[in-house]
Amino acid sequence: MTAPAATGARHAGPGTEPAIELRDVTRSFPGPPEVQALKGVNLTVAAGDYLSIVGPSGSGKSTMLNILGLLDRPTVGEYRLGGILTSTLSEDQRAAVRARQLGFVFQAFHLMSRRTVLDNVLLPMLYAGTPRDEREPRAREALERVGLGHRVAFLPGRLSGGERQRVAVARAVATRPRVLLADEPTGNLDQTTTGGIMELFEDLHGDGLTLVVITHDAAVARRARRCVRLADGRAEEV
Ligand SMILES: Nc1ncnc2c1ncn2[C@@H]1O[C@H](COP(=O)(O)OP(=O)(O)OP(=O)(O)O)[C@@H](O)[C@H]1O
Repeated sequence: MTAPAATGARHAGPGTEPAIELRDVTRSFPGPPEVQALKGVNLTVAAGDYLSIVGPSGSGKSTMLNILGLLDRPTVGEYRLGGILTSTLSEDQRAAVRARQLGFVFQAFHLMSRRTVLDNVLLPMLYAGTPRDEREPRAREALERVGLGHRVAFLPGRLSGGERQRVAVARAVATRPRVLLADEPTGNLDQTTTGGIMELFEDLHGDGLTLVVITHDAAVARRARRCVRLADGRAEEV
């Protein structure tokens, strides 16, 4: 078997389960009036693929991300993550799968402001069950990977927006997730810094990591290998 790359990405091989499979997923919010935020969505993301999800406001992007991130459940339909049928899992099991198999990057970075860059990257490894003696080497390696090896002792407030998002990416990949889920990762960044984050995502994709990026930015969406557009809760490959 191929050794995990420096980022901890898993490499897809022949016969590998899809990273993500949604089958006829509907998510309804009871009203009145009832809202069907997702309507019979089917989506397969192969291990190692790079997918963007676009769509106008209210089209269901956040609902989709919440389901993919095991923060919410489909009302109807099935979600398999790495072959695991997630509807059969208890809340504790879902939390464990979330911590071990998913990495999250958000628009607003969500770093702990009173903790160093290194501490920010270390924390999720605690929840992911990373062996204690592996945590710091992996955190430093992930920070090197995003070009911030010289900033480990900084507090996030002393970093630029682009650097903060790089810390968030390092935090997300240090646990060696199966899938990186990013929600408007460049929404708070200027064009140049956005380009840097996009290059980083492409590098991670090159290492074999599966990426799903939700974005309003058509230029960001085009950088992915595949793009799905949500419109009124329905998904269409574009
Ligand atoms: N908890 C909820 N209760 C009721 N309706 C909801 C809830 N969450 C989302 N919706 C509705 O579901 C639809 C899809 O919302 P969602 O937040 O997924 O859209 P979005 O594409 O992420 O929008 P935006 O780009 O503005 O964030 C909207 O009509 C929204 O009002």
